[in-house]
Amino acid sequence: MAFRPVTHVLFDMDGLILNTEDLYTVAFQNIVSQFGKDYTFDLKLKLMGLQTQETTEMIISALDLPMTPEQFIEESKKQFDALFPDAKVMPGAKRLIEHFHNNNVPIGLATSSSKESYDLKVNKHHKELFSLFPYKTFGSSDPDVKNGKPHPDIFLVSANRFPDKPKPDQCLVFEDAVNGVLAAKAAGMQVVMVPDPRVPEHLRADATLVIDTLLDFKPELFGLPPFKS
Ligand SMILES: O=c1[nH]cc([C@@H]2O[C@H](COP(=O)(O)O)[C@@H](O)[C@H]2O)c(=O)[nH]1
Ligand SMILES: [Mg+2]
Repeated sequence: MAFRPVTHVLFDMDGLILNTEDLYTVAFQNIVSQFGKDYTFDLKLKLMGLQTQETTEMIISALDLPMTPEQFIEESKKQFDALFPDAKVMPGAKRLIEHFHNNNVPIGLATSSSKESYDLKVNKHHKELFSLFPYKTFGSSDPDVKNGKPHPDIFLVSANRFPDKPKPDQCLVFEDAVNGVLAAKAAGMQVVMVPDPRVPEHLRADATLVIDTLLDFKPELFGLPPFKS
């Protein structure tokens, strides 16, 4: 497969830069365990990358939980408050973000999380790393993002926040989620997928490139400055 050179890079956050996908699994399992239910990976696959309201409604209906969306969100908040501040950086994320920053490659954050959720995940331990993103889009709380992933809105809005407004084919997206890969593709962008190892092969097919961790990424494949060592 031929890769096309790009000039701008957009990063997803949850499960890509931070290990918060593992923390969502713990949080939601803790809630549904009260009712003897399982937050299966199959269900999680469908929700990853969607906006908060959508994920809430899908979990309640898929697991037939005796809770209102408001109750589920309230319980989630308690779980998130306990878990998210200790989120860890995924392998290779810091190295790659710093590499782009040091080589003047414009980077943006395109997360489906709300600003509130971002603050909980980032402010305690990762402020410095995320300060390297001058442009950030929070899909669950940004009025410009009408439809969540797998719709293309978040990536188109994010690309437009760069002052020189790159075209979609000048942008490269990094994503862990199937819905995120579909969103990037729908936006007309190339997308590097760094999936959870449990994501089945057929759901990786839309990615331009699939790698195990960000440590494996070679920027020169997309016309970006290579690592020196
Ligand atoms: O197990 C889950 N993972 C992820 C999500 C959703 O996915 C978003 C993370 O998306 P992204 O990777 O685009 O930041 C979260 O804000 C949340 O709404 C979820 O509900 N449940
Ligand atoms: Mg993600």
